[in-house]
Amino acid sequence: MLSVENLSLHYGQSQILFDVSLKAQRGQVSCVMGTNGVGKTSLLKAVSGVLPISGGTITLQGSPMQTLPPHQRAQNGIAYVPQGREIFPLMTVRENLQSGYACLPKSEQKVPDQIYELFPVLKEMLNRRGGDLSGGQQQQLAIARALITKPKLLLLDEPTEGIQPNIIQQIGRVISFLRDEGDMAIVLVEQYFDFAYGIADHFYAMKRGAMVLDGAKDEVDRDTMLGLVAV
Ligand SMILES: Nc1ncnc2c1ncn2[C@@H]1O[C@H](COP(=O)(O)OP(=O)(O)OP(=O)(O)O)[C@@H](O)[C@H]1O
Repeated sequence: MLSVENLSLHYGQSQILFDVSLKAQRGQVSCVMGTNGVGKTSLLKAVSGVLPISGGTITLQGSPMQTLPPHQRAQNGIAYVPQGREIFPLMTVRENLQSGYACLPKSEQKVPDQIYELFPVLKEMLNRRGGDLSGGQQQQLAIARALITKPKLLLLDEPTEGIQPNIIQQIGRVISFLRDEGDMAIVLVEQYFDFAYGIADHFYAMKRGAMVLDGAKDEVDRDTMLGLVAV
């Protein structure tokens, strides 16, 4: 599904990503872990097209993505839920959801019932402003908005950050449900170890802008993993 090969990325003169490679398969959660500042967010931004890369390739289902602008990557099936959620605070929940329509042909521009089944709270709050929602509700809205684009690849950047435990559990159930449906590949950047360990099928760990571990869950030793990501 997604194949990232030998990616490098610079902010000005500083190199942030060094030869990073990663694959994500449909029907699996691939988790990228690492301490603060190792480059996890930069990697997701590079895949979604928010940041330009300085070398390497990004392919989705065999098609090169690295030369496409972000909106065309979205139309090709890449959905990105950024760290901090970035919902539109002054727009209603309904309008936030509708902002995902931009990637879809007119005939498909509606909110599928499944969105409200996954996130019932959003149905109750359709006319509320995004900025008036709790952090957990905003996170659910951000994921729902991404799902409206019918992604093949869902990129999630620390969806548990600053969220209360019962909503973390709910988000975990949604991610597992989406994985089990088998239609999309999910890349999860996460620092909450137990959450990530419980949900991931494949692990990657980064250190100083490089990938230092790559293995399926049954190949990776839990303590080795914990050692790489402990702050
Ligand atoms: N706009 C920017 N300009 C310059 N350097 C940046 C910029 N954004 C991030 N960096 C630097 O790039 C490095 C990687 O940052 P990045 O946010 O990708 O890491 P991260 O692993 O996602 O960290 P965190 O877990 O704290 O979100 C850090 O050293 C950071 O200071």
